[in-house]
Amino acid sequence: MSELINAREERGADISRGGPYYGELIEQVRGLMDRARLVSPTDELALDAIGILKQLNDKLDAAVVNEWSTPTWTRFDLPARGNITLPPFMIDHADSSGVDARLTFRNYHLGGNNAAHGGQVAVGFDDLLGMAAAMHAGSITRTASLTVDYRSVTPLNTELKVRAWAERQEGRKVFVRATLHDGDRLCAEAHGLFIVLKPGQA
Ligand SMILES: CCCCCCCCCCCCCCCC(=O)SCCNC(=O)CCNC(=O)[C@H](O)C(C)(C)COP(=O)(O)OP(=O)(O)OC[C@H]1O[C@@H](n2cnc3c(N)ncnc32)[C@H](O)[C@@H]1OP(=O)(O)O
Repeated sequence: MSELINAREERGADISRGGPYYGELIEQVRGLMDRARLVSPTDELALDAIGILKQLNDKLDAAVVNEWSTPTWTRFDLPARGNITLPPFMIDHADSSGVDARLTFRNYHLGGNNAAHGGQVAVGFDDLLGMAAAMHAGSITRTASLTVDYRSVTPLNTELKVRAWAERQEGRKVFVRATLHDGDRLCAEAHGLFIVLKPGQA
């Protein structure tokens, strides 16, 4: 984790971006998303919520910045860097040999039958494989190919373990693998190809 923060700080990353309440703000938004996934509101509740959310969105509009200025590039101290589009994970260890993380799919990530949506599992793998590739290559990479094998059901609201690592690098090509476990049980595994971007590559 500290190696990850150091690697980012060397590139000017600032873990105070967004301020001391940013993590709790994102947690409240995640709580909203969890409820929105399962709520079946009365008309009165729906109208009430719409009014509150409209007001809130108007307030937040005043603080919207471009993608490179958001805290989600730099907040390695927060679950999933505070990025609400990712399932929340905490990094336990990250260096050139690989990334170990604890990840929890929540109600928002429901596919069906109390299990995580397969696409959400792929989202988690994509980010953590990208991190493993970047730590290995010492440079930001982009997903060229990602394959996920779903081995058993992935539960919600359970802390799961992810291990992601680079198997080898050939020039700009970083070949990566990852596993997702619930205790000893393998839920899913992935392999992918990430490409180191050329300077200035769009
Ligand atoms: C720094 C330290 C701290 C870091 C701490 C950072 C932490 C922060 C973590 C954030 C983690 C975010 C992780 C999410 C990452 C996304 O989700 S990225 C978004 C999804 N991906 C995309 O949109 C990619 C779209 N595709 C492209 O942009 C381009 O096709 C690519 C992937 C950049 C490659 O294009 P290119 O640069 O022109 O390279 P190209 O010459 O085509 O290919 C290079 C080589 O790869 C091969 N290749 C390319 N694509 C494929 C393929 N699909 N299958 C097989 N081979 C392929 C080519 O054949 C070629 O092989 P060689 O001829 O060299 O042997």
